[in-house]
Amino acid sequence: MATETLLHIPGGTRFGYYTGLPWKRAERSLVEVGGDIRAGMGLHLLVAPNGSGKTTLLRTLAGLSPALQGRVTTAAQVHYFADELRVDPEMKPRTFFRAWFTGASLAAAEKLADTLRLNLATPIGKLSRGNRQKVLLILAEVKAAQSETSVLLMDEPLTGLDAETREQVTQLWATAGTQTLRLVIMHELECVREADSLLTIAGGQLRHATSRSGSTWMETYRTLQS
Ligand SMILES: Nc1ncnc2c1ncn2[C@@H]1O[C@H](COP(=O)(O)OP(=O)(O)OP(=O)(O)O)[C@@H](O)[C@H]1O
Repeated sequence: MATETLLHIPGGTRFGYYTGLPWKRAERSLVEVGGDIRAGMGLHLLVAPNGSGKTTLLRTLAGLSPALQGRVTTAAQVHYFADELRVDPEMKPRTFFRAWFTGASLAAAEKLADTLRLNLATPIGKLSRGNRQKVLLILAEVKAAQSETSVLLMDEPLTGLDAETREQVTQLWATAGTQTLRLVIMHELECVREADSLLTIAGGQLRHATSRSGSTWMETYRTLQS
């Protein structure tokens, strides 16, 4: 059964940035889209070499930067999560979650923290990179669960996580019952078994595979890059 399109990137869209003074701006194009790209609920991987434009693309999908050409549409509440949590380093995860959530959502955040072995009482500035990532991941999951449908755009959320936690998180994404589109920038392709599609940037072109071309997503990635 085809799922409803939650993200549509029309053919002809270009992603990049502007340089120079406001009255003498020059475009720097990073990513071009050949044909229409549509994605529905599920897990979509964005995997591409360093510096190819993944973050620029994700920020544009989130509405934080303009597309150089074309217009992206999203049919749900969009939540963007950068690659680092930027908060007061003295704040503890418990206080952080209490600032965001109440009631059942707060209980869900605390339960997830327990599952992922995150200490809620350690100030965020004293947490390791991986443990700070857990705070972001929990925020993302509980935010997603609050809306009927949502689009989660996550920039390298698995960076710094140990193997067991990566496994738990990818399992959580595969089994979460929410109507959520997760578009996730990552480099750790070997830990993903189940995904709905893979996007990559090859030679400045956005390419999209909606099924695996081999037995793993890594093989699909290599095929799209070649
Ligand atoms: N506003 C900007 N001004 C100047 N350069 C920019 C701007 N935005 C992006 N760039 C450049 O565009 C290139 C792509 O950046 P981007 O962060 O999107 O790549 P990426 O694929 O996410 O990289 P990585 O995997 O290393 O995180 C980089 O060389 C970056 O410095």
